[in-house]
Amino acid sequence: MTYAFKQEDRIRTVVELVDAAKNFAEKGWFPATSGNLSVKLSGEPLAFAVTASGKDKENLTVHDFLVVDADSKALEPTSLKPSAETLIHAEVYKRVPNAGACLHVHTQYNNLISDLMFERGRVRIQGLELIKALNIWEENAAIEIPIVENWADIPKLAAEIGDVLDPRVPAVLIRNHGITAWGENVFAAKRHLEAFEWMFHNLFLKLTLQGNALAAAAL
Ligand SMILES: CSCCC(=O)C(=O)COP(=O)(O)O
Ligand SMILES: [Zn+2]
Repeated sequence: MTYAFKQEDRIRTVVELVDAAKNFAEKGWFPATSGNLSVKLSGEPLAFAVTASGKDKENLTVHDFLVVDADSKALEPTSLKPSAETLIHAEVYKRVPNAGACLHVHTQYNNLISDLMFERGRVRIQGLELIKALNIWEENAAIEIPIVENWADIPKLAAEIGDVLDPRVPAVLIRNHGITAWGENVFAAKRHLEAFEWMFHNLFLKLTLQGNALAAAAL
């Protein structure tokens, strides 16, 4: 198989991921080595650079990435092991041809919302200005972010993510685990991830205030 990508593009885009990771680390979005990041280098056949498993994502360097194929197999000799969740990234690239970067983080708000809304199968968000960060510009737009069970079997988890994802809404929540968000490049994927995290925080505060208001009304 011939994988056609330029080394200069690989270096440039991995540096973009390292910079994004520094920003996320400052926000505390990589607790306990969690999270993984990738950037697509070639679509057909699929090749992408992904973080090695178990690395401290708060201190990533360009040397913590390896290039893999659609089956999570390294395309060059390396001692690095790809992220345990590499197949999820591969599934996103297969299902969403214009996805160029894919980001996964574990945060408090995405975990809390994924569990609170799990029985509904999705999180509905409507009318927030930050929906425009997803390039959705309708008046009073509504989006639904799918939620999947946190299967330990990663091929099963990846397949389910592929089945439920909506290419218009560039993220899926994994229950009590984290979010996987993507975009056409690192810049767009970061913008999307930040918008989702802000919207989950906002929703959590809204639900908390509503709960407090109900409790206060019952006094
Ligand atoms: C310590 S977090 C458990 C694994 C996980 O969910 C994650 O995001 C990090 O896994 P990786 O193999 O990419 O380091
Ligand atoms: Zn994870």
